[in-house]
Amino acid sequence: MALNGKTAVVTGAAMGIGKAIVEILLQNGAKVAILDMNETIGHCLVETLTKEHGPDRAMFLFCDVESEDELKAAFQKTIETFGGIDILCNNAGVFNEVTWEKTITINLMGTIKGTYLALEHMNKLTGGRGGVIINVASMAGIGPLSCCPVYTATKHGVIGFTRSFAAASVASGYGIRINALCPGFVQTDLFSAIQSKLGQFSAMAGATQELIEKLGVLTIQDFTAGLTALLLKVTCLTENHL
Ligand SMILES: NC(=O)C1=CN([C@@H]2O[C@H](COP(=O)(O)OP(=O)(O)OC[C@H]3O[C@@H](n4cnc5c(N)ncnc54)[C@H](O)[C@@H]3O)[C@@H](O)[C@H]2O)C=CC1
Ligand SMILES: CCCCCC(=O)/C=C/C=C\C/C=C\C/C=C\CCCC(=O)O
Repeated sequence: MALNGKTAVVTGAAMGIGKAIVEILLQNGAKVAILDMNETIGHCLVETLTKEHGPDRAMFLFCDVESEDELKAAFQKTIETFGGIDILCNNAGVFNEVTWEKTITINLMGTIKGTYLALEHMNKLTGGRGGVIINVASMAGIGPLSCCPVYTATKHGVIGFTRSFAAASVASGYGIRINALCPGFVQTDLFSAIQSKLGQFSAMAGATQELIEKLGVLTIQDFTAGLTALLLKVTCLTENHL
């Protein structure tokens, strides 16, 4: 299988898009560390995945991406258990225009913290073996959304950070491939709660609903089907292409 022998870390991976990414990675041979704050769902997911894929393929690690110490500890545990980290997916994210500072800390700063920790481990210039980073942004990182200026800013930030880090990686020779993923609407818990988290922009609820109807909403199954080939293309490149 394409990802045999590779180890992946996925943040915010107990459910939704993160869980879908975990399943694709496992189906293609990788070992996966599932980082999330929801311990109950995380442990339950590992139990199910172990039945499907066999023992020692997936482990749950409690980690709030707002905490650099928890991220560091989770990376360290993954390295001790699986022997290294080849793939990092910074997926953890929230949609909340009320507690907007937290939206920035999780969506943007969590992605930056994860990327910098992966750099410490993967950087070929400092003895690492290279690797792949995938940052989950959004279509909201490409254009303006009147209902959620802060969420939109975080996703623009993730794209800008990813593009700049990619340029730094190429220029310096880190041996790290980094990409941003920009999904449209996907039927997850985050999607279901959008209208209740608009805060001072709740007057935009109607326009938001119109946009959702115009663009449509992918089921998680359709999203997974569409993502599989793309994810393999990004994660399977040989080191010559990095
Ligand atoms: N669902 C959608 O329509 C879209 C979602 N996205 C992005 O995809 C990513 C995943 O979103 P969904 O799966 O929809 O969300 P979700 O709410 O269904 O799942 C998010 C997961 O992240 C975890 N999480 C939240 N805060 C965390 C933190 N501080 N540290 C660690 N884990 C944390 C949650 O416990 C949960 O398991 C987010 O970055 C989101 O912005 C992008 C485009 C569209
Ligand atoms: C409304 C809250 C969204 C939360 C979940 C999420 O991230 C979903 C985003 C889906 C779509 C965003 C839609 C439009 C963004 C604006 C412009 C995109 C322009 C694309 C282009 O090709 O020009």
